[in-house]
Amino acid sequence: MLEKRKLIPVGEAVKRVMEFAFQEKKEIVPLLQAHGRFLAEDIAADADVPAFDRSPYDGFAIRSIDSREASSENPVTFKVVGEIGAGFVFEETVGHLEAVRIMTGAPIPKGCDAVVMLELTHTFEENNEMYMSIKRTFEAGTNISYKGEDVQKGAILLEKGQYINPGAVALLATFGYDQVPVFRKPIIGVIATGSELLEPGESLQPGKIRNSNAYMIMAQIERAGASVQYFGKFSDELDVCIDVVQNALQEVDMLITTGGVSVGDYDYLPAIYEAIDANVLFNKVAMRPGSVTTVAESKGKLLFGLSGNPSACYVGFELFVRPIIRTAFSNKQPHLRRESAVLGADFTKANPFTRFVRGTALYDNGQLIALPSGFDKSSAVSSLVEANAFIVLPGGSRGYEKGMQIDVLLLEDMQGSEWPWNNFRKSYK
Ligand SMILES: Nc1nc2c(c(=O)[nH]1)N[C@H]1C(S)=C(S)[C@@H](COP(=O)(O)OP(=O)(O)OC[C@H]3O[C@@H](n4cnc5c(N)ncnc54)[C@H](O)[C@@H]3O)O[C@H]1N2
Ligand code: MOO
Ligand SMILES: [Mg+2]
Repeated sequence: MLEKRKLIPVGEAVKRVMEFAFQEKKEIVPLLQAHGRFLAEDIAADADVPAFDRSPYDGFAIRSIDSREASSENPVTFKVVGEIGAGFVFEETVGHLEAVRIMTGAPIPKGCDAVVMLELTHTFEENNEMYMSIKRTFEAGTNISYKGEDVQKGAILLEKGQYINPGAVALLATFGYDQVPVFRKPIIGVIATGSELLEPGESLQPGKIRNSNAYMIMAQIERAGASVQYFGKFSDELDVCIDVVQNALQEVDMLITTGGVSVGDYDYLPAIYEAIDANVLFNKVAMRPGSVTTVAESKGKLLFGLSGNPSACYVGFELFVRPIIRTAFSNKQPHLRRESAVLGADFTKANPFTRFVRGTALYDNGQLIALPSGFDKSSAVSSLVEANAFIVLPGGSRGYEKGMQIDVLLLEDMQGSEWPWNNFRKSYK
């Protein structure tokens, strides 16, 4: 018997999934492994940076008052009383008409309040003593990098839930975090279903195709920041699939299946959900591709039934799975980043469903342009390569024309959106 499905809008579907959002536990990783993870604690500065006044240039540290009379007609000469490289401290106090040769990064000697760049000085030796002369005055504070000018003690440097990029790694190192508190990565199980599937290493046979979805999803899981557990591909045999899904669920935090969610004779996911007594959150979404995307919940764990069609599978992951992963990291903007762009091609045929066209968003003369990235069918694989955005075309009775202002969701951005699902720009034509 054909199962009745209730169609719901995409935003509503995402909302239903997000009700099962959870936060991961914390774990400590070495700094070298922190890049790409999400911080599990706020990090505050326990000291000023720099921790001491220092020189931003190679040159001479002086007392600015001694330069007051200097001019090109009247050069002022200083006795060079020492030399100091980065990492060392000049212990004495510098006196009247004395200078210290100083290198970039070295602490300003006591008594000095300005640094003269080497290029602005004339140096010479007399009676085994070093001298330096200048032809202009220098204000107090010239070329001093002050203690705390970069970061002040007590400031919040990084927030819980923040993505650790190379800059964050630098800050963590600066403040002595050789071990970093990050959120544990949720483990996401992947199962591919379909009697037609061969693994990538196998030769093609009549009627068969290679399983691309499982590998694509595993890459998407890693891009989103989670860990993968691959259970393999399974033929469309109901009993086997029930066992596989049930056993896999024990081992993971969430489970993704691909294929078998539509109304075909061998589309067993609805029967599997029933057999394991899972609660189906939705099984029809007003979106293209991916209208058959089904999400269910069993004992608090989510089961994402993504479509077998590669583009639909890809879109389903980014809309529904990615934000759950990012929320597990306490990230405040877990959804895809939304931006407005100019549509770079015509979509004259109206569609009642909201379309997520795989596209390339790029700047052209300061304007974000969104171009479809190729063959635009649910079954397409080739157009996913160039896709860095979904072009969002809300459903309705009108098509879209090149030049219209539309919204895009960015796929390779780390900033994200808090909730992108309100008021997408519709066609006005
Ligand atoms: N009568 C109807 N037929 C279909 C409907 C419908 O509403 N009524 N929906 C269509 C839509 S929309 C989609 S999308 C697909 C969804 O299909 P399933 O999720 O059930 O997936 P399968 O039937 O297993 O496979 C669909 C397609 O994808 C290929 N596939 C499957 N797994 C993989 C994989 N791991 N790697 C690469 N390609 C895969 C498979 O060979 C099929 O070609 O249903 C429409 N039909
Ligand atoms: O779920 Mo299908 O991808 O809408 O084409
Ligand atoms: Mg099917």
